[in-house]
Amino acid sequence: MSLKVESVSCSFSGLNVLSDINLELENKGFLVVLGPSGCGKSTLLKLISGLITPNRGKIVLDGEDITGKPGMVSYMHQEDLLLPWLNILDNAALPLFIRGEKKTSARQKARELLADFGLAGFEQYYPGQLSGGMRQRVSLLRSYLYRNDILLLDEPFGALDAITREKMQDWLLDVFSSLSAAVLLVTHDVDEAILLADKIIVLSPRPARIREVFDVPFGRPRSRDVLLSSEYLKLKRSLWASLTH
Ligand SMILES: Nc1ncnc2c1ncn2[C@@H]1O[C@H](COP(=O)(O)OP(=O)(O)OP(=O)(O)O)[C@@H](O)[C@H]1O
Repeated sequence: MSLKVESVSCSFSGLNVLSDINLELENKGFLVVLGPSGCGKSTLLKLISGLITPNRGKIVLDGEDITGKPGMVSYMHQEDLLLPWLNILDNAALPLFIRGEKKTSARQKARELLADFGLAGFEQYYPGQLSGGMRQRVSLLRSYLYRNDILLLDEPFGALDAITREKMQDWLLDVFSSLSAAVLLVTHDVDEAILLADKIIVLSPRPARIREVFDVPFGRPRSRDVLLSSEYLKLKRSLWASLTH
C-alpha cells in the first residue's frame, strides 16, 4: 500500500486552508499530522478520503489517482458515528453489509476481531450501554473492517476524558503492532504525536503548509515509558518550537 498526497492546495470561497501539502504513507507506517486548532487537519483527511476535492494537486493510492473518489480509504471521524439501534457486532460489520457481503460472514469477520479491539463479550450490547472509550474502539474496528491496510484517524481520542484517552493511546500502540495497517492520524496533542508516530509532520497555522518533518527515535513495541526519556523531552521542545515559531 502506498498513499501519496501530491502538491495539494484547498480553499473554501476565498479562504485558503491548505497550501501545497505533500506527504506519503507506506505499509505499516504511522504518520501523525500535528497542527494548531483550525489549521486544516480535518480538511486534509476529508481530501484524502475523497469527500471534498482540492483546488490543486492530487491524491494517489497504489498508483491510482483517487482525487475526489470517496470509499477508497477508511476514515474515522472525531465523533463515533455508531447507530444506536444496532448492536456492537452489527455496527462494526455495517460497512461489510453495505458492500453487499452476506450478514453471517460479515458478522463472523467482526466477531474474530472483537477481542483485539477489547470488545469480547459485548457484541450484543448497544452503543448507549458502552463507555466512550469502548464506543471509539467499535468505530476503529468498523474502520479497520472497511479497509485493513490504511486508516485515517481524525483526533480519535479528542472527545474522551484524560484517563480514558491515555488508556486508548496505550491500547492503540499495542494493537498497532499486531495489525497490518498503516495509520495517518491528525491531532493537536504533542504528547500523543510522539507516543504514537514513526514520523510527525508539523503544519503551520492556516493556510496550513508543511513546516517541518520529524522522525520519532523510538522503535516498537513501544510503551508510555518513552515519555520519561531525555530524547522525548528534546523532541517535544523541537516540536513546540516548530509549532509556535
Ligand atoms: N466545508 C467548509 N466550508 C467552508 N469553510 C470550511 C469548510 N471546512 C472547513 N472550513 C474552514 O477551514 C478551516 C480549517 O478547518 P479544519 O476543520 O480542517 O481544521 P482543523 O485543523 O481540523 O481544526 P480542529 O483542530 O479544531 O479540529 C476552518 O477555518 C474552517 O472554518
